[in-house]
Amino acid sequence: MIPSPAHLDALRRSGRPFALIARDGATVEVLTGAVVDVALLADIPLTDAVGAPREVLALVPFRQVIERGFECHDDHAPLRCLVVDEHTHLPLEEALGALPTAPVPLHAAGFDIADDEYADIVRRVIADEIGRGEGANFVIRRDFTASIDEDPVTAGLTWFRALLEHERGAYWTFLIVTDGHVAVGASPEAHVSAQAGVVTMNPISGTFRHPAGGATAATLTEFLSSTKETEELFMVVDEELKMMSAVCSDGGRITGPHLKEMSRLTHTEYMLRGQSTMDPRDILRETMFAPTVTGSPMQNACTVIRRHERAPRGYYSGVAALFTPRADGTHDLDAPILIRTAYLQDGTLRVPVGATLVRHSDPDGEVGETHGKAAGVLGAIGAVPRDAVAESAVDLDAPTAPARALADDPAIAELLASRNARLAAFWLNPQGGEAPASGRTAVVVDAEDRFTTMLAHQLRHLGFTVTITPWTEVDPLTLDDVDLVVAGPGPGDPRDDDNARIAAMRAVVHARLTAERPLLAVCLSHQILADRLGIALAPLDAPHQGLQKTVDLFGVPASIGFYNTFTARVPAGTETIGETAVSADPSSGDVYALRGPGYASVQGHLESILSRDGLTTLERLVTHALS
Ligand SMILES: C=C(O[C@@H]1C=C(C(=O)O)C=C[C@H]1O)C(=O)O
Ligand SMILES: NC(=O)CC[C@H](N)C(=O)O
Repeated sequence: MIPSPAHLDALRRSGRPFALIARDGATVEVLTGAVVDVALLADIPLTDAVGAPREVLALVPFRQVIERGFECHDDHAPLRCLVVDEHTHLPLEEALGALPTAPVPLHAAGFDIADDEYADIVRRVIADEIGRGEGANFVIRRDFTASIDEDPVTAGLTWFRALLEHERGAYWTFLIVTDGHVAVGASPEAHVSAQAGVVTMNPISGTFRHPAGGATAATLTEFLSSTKETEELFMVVDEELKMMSAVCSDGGRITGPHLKEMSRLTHTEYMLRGQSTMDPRDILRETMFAPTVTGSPMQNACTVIRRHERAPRGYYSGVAALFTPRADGTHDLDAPILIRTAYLQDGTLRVPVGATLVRHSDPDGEVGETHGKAAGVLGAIGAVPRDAVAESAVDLDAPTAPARALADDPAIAELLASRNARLAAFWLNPQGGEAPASGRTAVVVDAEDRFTTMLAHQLRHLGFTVTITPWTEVDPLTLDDVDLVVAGPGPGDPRDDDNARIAAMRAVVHARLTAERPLLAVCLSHQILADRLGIALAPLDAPHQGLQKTVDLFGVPASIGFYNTFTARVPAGTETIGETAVSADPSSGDVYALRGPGYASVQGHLESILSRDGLTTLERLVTHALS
């Protein structure tokens, strides 16, 4: 059937589930079908009863992280699948003409968590989580809520139209109507896509709130020069590269950075691309969910979210996942993150919004950021005024790209591009090259920081055959035959005697030293090794979570990325302890690396994009441990 504006009206009255998606700038896709709720990602019904592939649009709730064994406030929000029986395209202009415009009145509207309470949460997350080594960045949300009397589908159609008209830069503008539940939003961020075996992720972080009247080159330049905003983006790229390294045989390559210019905000972003033969449902599972909406390390971020958020997330920070059959029977995947989205159920409207909290977050700045992010949706639903001056500067009726892209300004482009000079070439360029350690085996023990996938990728590049083993499954006694054991990084206080994970990592380090077999210990495990060698552990004055630093490692300067709150510390000037060579900061005595018979350790993350000298340093330390 050729859809028409009347088709939209018929859909509204039919009571059938449907979805509208605007993602190509020219059309609105209209999807209809039947809804099935399933338990697991693997249950998403990509084939029919006789095995024929079909198209499915799934709403994946945040609670789905339970599948990965991660924690959450569980609201049992369904993993809801629209099994598509009809998928048509309507020209954008026609859709705009057919969609309702009458404002939908809101009652009792406001944030569930007041501004000062949110600022307090920010302070607590910085002090109690980042300040205690739980991780580098965390996203805590608050919800704008209201009640409405309008028919929910009419409200959804009205807001979808308003978002099409007033928001810009969205990856998907969409409306999904299923059995009494309406989701309508303009998400800037593609979580993950898989097309013909090419996997793409799109970490977006760093948020510039436009001043009244819109962004200018001068104000944008100031934002782009901010260390906090730059590091915030680097940290989420690191976390998404962990995911890419888990699903892609080639680990993933970075391109960018680019600007994402929206109506009221400008974000910064990178694109990550790699090759994968995995089922798209498995890709989705391994990447649940983006650090830009949870934090890093991601597993512990779920625990931190559970500690600081009071209510379940529903679909916020989950994804809308469209699985489209290919001619060969496999499926492509396109999955925007469910942010900048309004949910309507039982007359209650909810617009959740969060901000990435890092070690130098300003609590009031983060409050402002949540308002700025919510404003795109809130402006569309009429809860806050739109910025008329900024809107009039852009021809919003033009179906093509916005007229005024600041990214085209040569000085801005130069400033953005210059960021890559700080990053490791290994993740920016194709990773060809020799494999000096060919034929050897390595086991990387994961202590709940998936930096282990990037370490494994680098070790494979050096010629190792690598297995990653979670701390819960490692039996230190079976490791003797392995050529190299890498004890990995992880959240928490290395001095914590009550933590089963830290106890397990101590056992790995102990077993390897006792057996006199090659060991490389990274970050948390480096601290554990230092402790075992009698070196004191202490918190840093200010956490180094997401910090790039050039340090002297046994006489060679190395630019390395750090994600630590604690440190091993020796009296300044100490160069050896027993048979262990110590590489420490000349003034603070903070230990950057250790080398002894059959072992080496490092406080920084050689696998991080922040480690410009990561791969060469890894090779040096591994060579030492094996010698
Ligand atoms: C968390 C949200 O947005 C994310 C967080 C960003 C940031 O902190 O800079 C930027 C874009 C999104 O990845 C949200 O909109 O709720
Ligand atoms: N990345 C890590 O392994 C960090 C180790 C430890 N949790 C710290 O913050 O110091």
